[in-house]
Amino acid sequence: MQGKEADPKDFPQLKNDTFLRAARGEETQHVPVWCMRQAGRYLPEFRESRAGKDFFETCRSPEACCELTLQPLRRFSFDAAIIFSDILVVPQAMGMDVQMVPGKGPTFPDPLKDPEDLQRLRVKVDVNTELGYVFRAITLTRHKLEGKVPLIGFTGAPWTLMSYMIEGGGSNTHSKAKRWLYQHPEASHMLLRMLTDVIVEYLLGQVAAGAQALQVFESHAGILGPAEFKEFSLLYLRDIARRVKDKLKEDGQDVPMIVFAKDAHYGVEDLSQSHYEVVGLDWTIDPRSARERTGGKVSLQGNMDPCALYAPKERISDIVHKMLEGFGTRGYIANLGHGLYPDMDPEHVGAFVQAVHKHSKQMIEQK
Ligand SMILES: Cc1c2[nH]c(c1CCC(=O)O)Cc1[nH]c(c(CCC(=O)O)c1C)Cc1[nH]c(c(CCC(=O)O)c1C)Cc1[nH]c(c(C)c1CCC(=O)O)C2
Repeated sequence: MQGKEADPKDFPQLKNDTFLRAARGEETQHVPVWCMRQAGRYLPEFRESRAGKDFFETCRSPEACCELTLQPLRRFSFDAAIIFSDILVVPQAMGMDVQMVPGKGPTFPDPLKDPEDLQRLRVKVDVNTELGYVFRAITLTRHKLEGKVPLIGFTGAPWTLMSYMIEGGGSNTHSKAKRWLYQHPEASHMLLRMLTDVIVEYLLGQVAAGAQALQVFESHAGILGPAEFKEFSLLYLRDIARRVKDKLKEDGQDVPMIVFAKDAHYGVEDLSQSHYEVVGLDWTIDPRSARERTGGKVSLQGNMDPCALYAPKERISDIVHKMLEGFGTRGYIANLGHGLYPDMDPEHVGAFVQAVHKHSKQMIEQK
């Protein structure tokens, strides 16, 4: 891509750094807030933009990704934007076919069945060639954001991606993927290492393109027990943060990283000592106990039950107030405990954002 929009340098100056400050545990005037899946089907304008278009085709268009990323910010005063993309672009970059089937979700027509199938994957993935479209979307969006709020880049974590590549799509038991862990531990580690290598390069490419923070989604953490989590997830989450941080440091850069390991209660202490500045939490963890267990070592993000958005607006405001009291206003980024659902009322999302800003401002002023 040519021209100014594609130039990663010369980005507009950031006007609202509340999210970045909170990620680093610094003081802020209000608690920052954003929502996972804030660019999504609950917005009529999102449904209109996406109508009749293939999901991954949309992901490959920098202009479409930019527009979808900006849509929620036109409605709500979110303190961060997250680039519209998907975690499954990484398996695609490694040579796998993935389709988004309406009504069914992501589908791999030819998933990995046996360790021999690892030979089907690209040995060396050139992220600039395979995922350059994501980098171009990030650069374009960073310009079009005009410094309003920081832009978050993201990736799926190795175990979550491995489980999709073996299951071939969504699953309740994830038994095909877990079978690998017990029957083929060595091949599992080989695949997790291959994914880790691509993910590290992918995250560094996103930063070079203009991402100002990075979130790693371990959405399938909760189907592992504590021992399997340590061996097949945590090890790689740590390796990713360490390698990305080391490289960024060499270049004099410092980009906050968030780890979101859904349903991994038992992993919260370990996750707080894994080189990430922020630990994202799902709604099944009590805010106060999460603070105690992470001992002020990291900032926390989350964790309102997304379904609380079905409550009347006044009730949402009360729930937000309690959540803020539980986490405290320092080193805290408000969010939901998982993504927004398509049937959620945008007005209630707005009420959530407003409640976070209003209550947290009052709490900080009263300190
Ligand atoms: C597991 C996972 C996926 N994708 C993602 C995860 C990790 C987060 C999580 O745990 O939910 C990550 C993701 N996917 C999407 C984003 C965009 C940024 C944002 O958060 O706003 C992000 C961060 C867009 C999307 N990715 C998808 C949508 C909805 C489909 C569409 O727009 O047509 C969006 C907005 C599709 C998708 N992609 C995936 C699923 C399970 C689905 C839903 C399928 C369905 O419900 O039909 C895989």
